[in-house]
Amino acid sequence: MSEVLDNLRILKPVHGGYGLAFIDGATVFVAGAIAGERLSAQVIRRKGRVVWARACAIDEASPDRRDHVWPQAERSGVGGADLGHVSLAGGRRWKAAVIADALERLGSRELADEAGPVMVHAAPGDAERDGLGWRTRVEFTVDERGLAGMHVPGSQRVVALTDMPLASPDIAELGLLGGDSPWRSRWKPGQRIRAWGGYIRIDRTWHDAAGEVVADPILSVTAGEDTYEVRADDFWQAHREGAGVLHEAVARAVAGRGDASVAELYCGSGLFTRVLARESAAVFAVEGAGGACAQARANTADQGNVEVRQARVDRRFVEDEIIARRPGLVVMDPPRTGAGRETTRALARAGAERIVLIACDPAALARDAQVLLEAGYHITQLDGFDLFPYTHHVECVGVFDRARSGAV
Ligand SMILES: C[S@@+](CC[C@H](N)C(=O)[O-])C[C@H]1O[C@@H](n2cnc3c(N)ncnc32)[C@H](O)[C@@H]1O
Repeated sequence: MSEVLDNLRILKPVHGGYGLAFIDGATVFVAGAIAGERLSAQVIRRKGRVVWARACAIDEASPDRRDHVWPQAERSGVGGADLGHVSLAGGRRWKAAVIADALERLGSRELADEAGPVMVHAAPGDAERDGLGWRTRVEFTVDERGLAGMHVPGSQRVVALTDMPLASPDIAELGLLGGDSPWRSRWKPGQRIRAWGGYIRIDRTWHDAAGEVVADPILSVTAGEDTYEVRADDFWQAHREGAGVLHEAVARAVAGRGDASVAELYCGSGLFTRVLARESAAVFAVEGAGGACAQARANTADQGNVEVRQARVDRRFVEDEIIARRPGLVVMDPPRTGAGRETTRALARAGAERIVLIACDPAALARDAQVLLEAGYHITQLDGFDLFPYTHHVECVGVFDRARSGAV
């Protein structure tokens, strides 16, 4: 029987989907908890004075608590819905608190004050669907019996799934889960499976829904008034409304500016590039992945004022290629780790009036935003978007200006 900690009081939510508690000089990160609750938790792991535990009996429940949206995940501990026990509105409050906490702890008091209270907005349609059926791409691992499942975080254990309520209906229709799955004869234990847009990738090979091999599937997706062709292997927002929500947020942040020169870093397949090309005279868009670069070029081919460059964005690249262009506006959507101190500092030296930073990790947001603050930028607007309901993940869009100005 593993150790149980009783009478824990959860002080606040922390990054990664845990509630924070202290007991007997130890810091405890509790999964399945909500701020304000008093509960008992089973110890999962200890490292010095830090303990990871899972709530097992709730003595005083938060009003934000709900029946878990995915009972199999709650029972087995598989990842993918670590806030499945929190109401949708409670989840957005949770994420707003985590963003504010990151801004202060990893940035500064000044940064948190400039940002003010952060709102996390729901994606269209989530309230009607109770926050389910949003995930358009899902990854599974095949267990030793040949069943599609997911890992328990921090372990090698794969739990075969019977359902995945966060997945969009087209994924459920592929019939990947359970012992009757027609796909079982096609994959082997240990293989990674990815599903997106009616295609299934087994290890590196894509198949259509009928099981035929497809070399390099390209999907047609829309966001706002724009349509994009995206390779199944490249980045695209996972939430069914995610690309549309961010397309609109970026359009709002750049509306009416009419910049002569715009730099877009980490442009992917060109989701924001089309918006920027409509609003400005010339866009220099940069992306590291060759396939996404080709799609960004194809997706903006009708616009005529876009140059897409395949390059790795780092301090050197910014110094060599961005600063001399003197962009009036920079838009950047780096990977989860953020642009990083060196790159962001160099970027600030390009002197853009406005920088729009899209970030999918509050810690990376706080680090990059602090660099911008130190370089003389101010936060004009910062919004969170709940593009990952029932998980701890959240997307943020920050608008930073050299001169102080009103909200966009
Ligand atoms: C979060 S995605 C954003 C893509 C696009 N804005 C979108 O929303 O579809 C980040 C992109 O940055 C690219 N990337 C990651 N690290 C990079 C680097 N150091 N230099 C250039 N591109 C990079 C990835 O290939 C990916 O396409």
